[in-house]
Amino acid sequence: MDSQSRRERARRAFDAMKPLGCSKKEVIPVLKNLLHLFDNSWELIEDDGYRALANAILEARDRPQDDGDQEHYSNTTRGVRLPPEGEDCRPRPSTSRAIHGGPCDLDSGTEALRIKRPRISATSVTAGRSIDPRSHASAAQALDGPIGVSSELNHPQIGASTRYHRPTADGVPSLGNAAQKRAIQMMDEDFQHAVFLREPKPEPDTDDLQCTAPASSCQNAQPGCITSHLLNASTSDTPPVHAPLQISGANGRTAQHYRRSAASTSFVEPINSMMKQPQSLGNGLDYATVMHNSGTGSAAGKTQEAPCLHTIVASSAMGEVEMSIKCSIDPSKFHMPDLAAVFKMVEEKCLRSHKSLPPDFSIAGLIKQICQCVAQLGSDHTAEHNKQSDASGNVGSSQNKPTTSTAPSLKPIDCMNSRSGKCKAVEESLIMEASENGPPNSTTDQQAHLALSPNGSTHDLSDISKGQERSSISAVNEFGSENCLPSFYYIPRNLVSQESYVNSVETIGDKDCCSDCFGNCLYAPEPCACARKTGGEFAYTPDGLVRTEFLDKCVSMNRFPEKHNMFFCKSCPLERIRNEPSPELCRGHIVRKFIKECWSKCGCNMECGNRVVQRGITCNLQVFSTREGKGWGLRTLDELPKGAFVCEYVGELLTNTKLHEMTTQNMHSARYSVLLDAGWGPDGVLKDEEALCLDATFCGNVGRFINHRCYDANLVEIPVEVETPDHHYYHFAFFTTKKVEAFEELTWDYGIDFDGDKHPVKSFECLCGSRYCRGRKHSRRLGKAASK
Ligand SMILES: C[S@@+](CC[C@H](N)C(=O)[O-])C[C@H]1O[C@@H](n2cnc3c(N)ncnc32)[C@H](O)[C@@H]1O
Repeated sequence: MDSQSRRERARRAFDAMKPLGCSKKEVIPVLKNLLHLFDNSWELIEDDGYRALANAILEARDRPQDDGDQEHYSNTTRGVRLPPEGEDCRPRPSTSRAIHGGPCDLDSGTEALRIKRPRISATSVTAGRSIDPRSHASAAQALDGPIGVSSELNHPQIGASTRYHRPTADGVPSLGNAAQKRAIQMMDEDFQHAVFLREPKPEPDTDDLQCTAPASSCQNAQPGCITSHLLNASTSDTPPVHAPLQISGANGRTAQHYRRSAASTSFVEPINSMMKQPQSLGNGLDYATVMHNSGTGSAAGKTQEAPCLHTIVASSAMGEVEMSIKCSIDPSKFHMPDLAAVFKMVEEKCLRSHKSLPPDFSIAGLIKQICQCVAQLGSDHTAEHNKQSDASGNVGSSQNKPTTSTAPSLKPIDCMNSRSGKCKAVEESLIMEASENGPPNSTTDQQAHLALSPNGSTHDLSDISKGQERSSISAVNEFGSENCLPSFYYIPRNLVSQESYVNSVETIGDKDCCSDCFGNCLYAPEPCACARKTGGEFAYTPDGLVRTEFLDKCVSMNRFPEKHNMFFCKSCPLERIRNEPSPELCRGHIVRKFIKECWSKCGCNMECGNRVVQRGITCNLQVFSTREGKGWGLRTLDELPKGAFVCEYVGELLTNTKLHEMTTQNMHSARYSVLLDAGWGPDGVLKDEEALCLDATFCGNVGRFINHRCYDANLVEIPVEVETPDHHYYHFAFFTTKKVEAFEELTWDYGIDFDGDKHPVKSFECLCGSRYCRGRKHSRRLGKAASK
């Protein structure tokens, strides 16, 4: 061989070692040594992507300075090693894992367990170079030493396929012919299931560290996935890394194999010099993020592959189990966000300030949230959206408003119409199969689909309550006008936080319950104590309907509040929260009629006719996309008589101060909140913690889908006392004001003052269609004013 081709081969060897963090200086002596050992046979060095060379380098790294002692030499279980000078040790067959034979492999199982760090297999440096297992089999056959293949020990850090060899009594593994054959066969199998390990040694001169992952190695690979890495501050060692590789099977097909890690089949590349300095997260975790390009530094077989962003977010104490985030997002539009910010966002999203979790909270959901937050925070696209976000926070589905940058997680995100091909934003990992697949007007075909809302919560469109209500509540995109259900968690009952002051069962005194009752109070000869609050007569009929007289009064109160008792606070909490130097006068609160239901301290049972709201939804309801552009709405699938209970408005119980705070911080639009002021009365000045509201922005039930209708709505809200006689908190229950036909939309009058700007619910252009519409007039007036 001429010197030029020798130089060329040496250069290729250097190149091949570069991605492993091996400098030329380090490679040269080992290469020389190997050439000497292999009688200048370059082929043996180059075989399997320089496997022998890689292992020899690592061996040299691991060997103590006073190396040469036979004991150390025999202790390692991994790779091909350089035997001491003069010792006859022919190159080992290259396999995906160490198959040791002869005097060079005197491994002991116990010593093998001491091995902590994964080792390189030469294939890990091949960068897409294929390895033909057949050549290794034949190489193995050429072995004259016995091949020790005995009990398999999987060290979690090393990977499932690292095999250790139990020596014979004299320390030398030995096998008969059959065992040798089996060993060779296993080597072949190894290539089918090979799992390769990387030595994650940072080396300053390898700053072009690149991802060897083939594009397809990233799940859902897309161009531009990037890899990052988290370090545990407590360990100075880089965590073990996992390498994918391409292997040509005997049939010549190329297969992707990865080291099986405890958590997943994903991989993390050695980060080396591209690793940023670990950043403290302030919680004992440090992390670093690294971008990987595709391909490797190997001269051979360089392929254009997708870079991956891969961040380990948590690991067990020993690092043997890790959880990581892999991002497959176009890097031109994405940067790995600061993990501290991600966690903060997730915490806010899941825990927020109320310290309460929805009943359907799950770790799986939390992890999903983390992924969603990474996508949101890391995406330029989202950032751009956030910047442009509507300060009013109105995210009406018809308006398609993006989230705000201050707390994007705290607002539901609408998606664009995927039918028109616009729906491709980062937050649109959502699937609205109903709108994609279902034919218009189909109600049943669209069911049984899952819709992933932008915050990661999934909606089962055949039952958005996920079985939490007595009857399932389907969602249909009948007119194709909406793409995804707003993101929220379905809760069938209100969430009461510590912050919101609510007296519970202990405060129910004897006078507030009917402990002497039995069975069904409605059939008792005398109305029980619970009926006292409704004038000595139960509000419900034996059929479970609200009595007409009672109902009509409630309707009238809503329609003509000025004709009824109004309460005017001396110091109105709604004005106080605005914190203005001279607060405005109270605008008045309707003194409403309450229904008092029997409850836990009562002697009656659940069949009692005075327990309606607490039994939950009993009619068949459906969420649907409205034709008029009001977004989603709610309708009944059954004909409902007048006075029938439909559902409650369920949400998180918040103080109005909190709601105001969130609204002014643009974390919230107050679009899904109702004021609980029915019990505000003359008992002194109401404290801030007693001025409550129900907020269904993040957690709610079907009630959040009920649209507004001016005056002649078919639902009326009635305050219902169940758990507490304290009327600061009550159930906001909807009853029909008249007979409602099947498939008719259910509406209630929000009581919105379309002319004012002080109503807690943000005004909108009313599309209710009522002949008495207040909002439509309002928009006309606005139009006139604008034209003037
Ligand atoms: C409690 S939500 C009702 C459900 C909502 N349509 C949705 O898609 O989630 C209240 C919001 O619905 C819309 N909305 C309700 N009634 C409306 C009406 N009559 N006209 C126009 N928009 C209406 C407004 O955007 C309002 O802020």
